[in-house]
Amino acid sequence: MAKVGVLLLNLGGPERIQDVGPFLYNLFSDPEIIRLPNPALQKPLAWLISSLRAGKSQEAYRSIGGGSPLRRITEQQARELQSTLRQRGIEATSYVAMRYWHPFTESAVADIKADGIEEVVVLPLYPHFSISTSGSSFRELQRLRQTDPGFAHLPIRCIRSYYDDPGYIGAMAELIAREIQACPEPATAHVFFSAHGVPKSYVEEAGDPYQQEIEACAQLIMERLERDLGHRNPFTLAYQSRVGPVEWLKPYTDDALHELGGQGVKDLVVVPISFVSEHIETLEEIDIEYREIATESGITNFRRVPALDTTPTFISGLADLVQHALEGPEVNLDQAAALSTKVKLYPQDKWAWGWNNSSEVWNGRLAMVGFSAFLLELLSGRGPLHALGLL
Ligand SMILES: C=CC1=C(C)c2cc3[nH]c(cc4nc(cc5[nH]c(cc1n2)c(C)c5CCC(=O)O)C(CCC(=O)O)=C4C)c(C)c3C=C
Ligand SMILES: [Fe+2]
Repeated sequence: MAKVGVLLLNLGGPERIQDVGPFLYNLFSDPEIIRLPNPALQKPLAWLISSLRAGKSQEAYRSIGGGSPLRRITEQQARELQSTLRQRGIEATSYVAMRYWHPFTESAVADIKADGIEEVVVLPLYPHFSISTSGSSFRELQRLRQTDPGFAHLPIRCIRSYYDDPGYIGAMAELIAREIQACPEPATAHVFFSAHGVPKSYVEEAGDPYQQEIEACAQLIMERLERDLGHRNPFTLAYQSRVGPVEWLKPYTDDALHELGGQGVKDLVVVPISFVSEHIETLEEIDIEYREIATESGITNFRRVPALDTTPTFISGLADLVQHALEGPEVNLDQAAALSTKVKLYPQDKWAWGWNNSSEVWNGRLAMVGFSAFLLELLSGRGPLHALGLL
């Protein structure tokens, strides 16, 4: 049997406070995270946004112990998946490829080559596909395959998403049921799915299937809760973690919490639906910020469902996915990253009068030119604003 490598993809997180700035810079340098019409502006803008955000982010990481637990948990998931596969007679080795922090994708690929792996299964630790997460990691791997013949020749089987996989759905339902049962009145507890958001334009203009996969997933989990565990509870789906001034998927988690509190909901079972590991968005944003908002809104019992981490049914579900991928055809990175309804990736170029998409595009472009000139002047110390004594 060929030597199999299972490459687990995740986002990565800063392990120490001093890593926060460079981690944010890597994240905002990614065109799949901020989509600009002009690639030359990507790095200056990444530098500016990461510098502006670093203080707030550092404070959040400090409140959860000074760094992200994502690497530790992902490596533990990788070890447990490897041993489950070996118990099933599949001689696989697992590798972790983070997109924006250590261990970076390049180093995972270097390890795969050094170990003489003969075929690769790519498994994102994101059950739902988004351009900004799995899509970005698939593209990074594609870049590495294009420049490295030693990696390019390996047969590859990519798992695009598994939001509807029975193993994953069952593991989620199991954890949610435990929290429902711990409520004083389990039958009326409100199940609250909080998914990481993405800008609305990703879905409506670029054709990101993320929202559709999240909605279908929440529905499947509720059906499983009823069918196998006898829980028929009301539920809400909302989106958290928005960044920047543009509109993100709605309803926003904070607004939805206010609304449920106003409706008199007392018992809330909060499900971090797009995350399979504990990290800053579960430990800080949900456990601290949203708990506070919920309490202020009158919700008296706020129970957060733990992330899947190394829950045995989840790991065994991942092993099933790998096993099925190995039995099936090769699925390359382009196929895995393809968007079925690509509407519009970059804004239109044609000028049109009036308050329309074209004028917004051109306003944005002019603002970018102005911003770049300002940045250049700030860095060089020379220019019209200095001449006028304004800088
Ligand atoms: C399903 C998961 C995720 C989606 C979708 C996603 C999109 C997305 N994220 C940002 C901006 C930030 N994300 C940050 C951290 C972070 N995000 C995810 C997951 C998804 N992101 C993870 C797993 C992490 C790592 C958390 C950790 O423990 O370190 C951050 C940094 C933290 C902060 O400052 O808030 C930012 C910023 C955008 C813009 C985006 C979609 C376009
Ligand atoms: Fe994020």
